[in-house]
Amino acid sequence: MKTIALVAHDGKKQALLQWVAAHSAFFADKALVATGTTGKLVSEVLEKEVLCLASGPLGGDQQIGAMIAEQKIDWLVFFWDPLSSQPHDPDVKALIRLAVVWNIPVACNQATADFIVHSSLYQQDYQREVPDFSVYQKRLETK
Ligand SMILES: O=C(CO)COP(=O)(O)O
Repeated sequence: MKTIALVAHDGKKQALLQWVAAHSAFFADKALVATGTTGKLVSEVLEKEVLCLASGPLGGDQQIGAMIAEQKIDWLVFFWDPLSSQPHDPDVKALIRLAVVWNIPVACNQATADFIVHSSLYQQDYQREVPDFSVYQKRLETK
C-alpha cells in the first residue's frame, strides 16, 4: 500500500481539504501520514484514519522528513504558503529538500497534485532511486 504524507500551512489548509475531498476515492487504498493539525482535518474530511504527527512548528515537518529518509513515504503533498512567513521555515525547506534527495514525487500545489493523481507513470510500480551520496563526498573533497 502506498503511503502519502499530507501537509498544509494554515493559509492553504482549505485548498488542501478541498483537493483531498475531490479525490476521496483515490485515498481509499492509501495510508496517510500528516502533520498534526492538517492530519486531524483530513481525517475528518475523509472519515479515514490518518497518522497525525506533531504540528509543523513543533517538529512535524522534521518527523515526516525522517520518514522520507527511512523510505516510509511514497509521495508528499505539501501545500506550503508562499504568502506568509513561517517561524519554522528551516524545517519547511528541510522537508522539501529530503523529498528531492529521496526522489519521491512532491506536489506543492493543486495543479501538481492533480498531475500526480492522474499520472499513468504513477500507476506503475514506481522505482525509487537511491541517492548517490558520492556526489556530496566529491564536493567536499574539492573544497
Ligand atoms: O506547519 C505546517 C507545515 O510546515 C503544518 O502543520 P500543521 O498541520 O500542524 O498545521
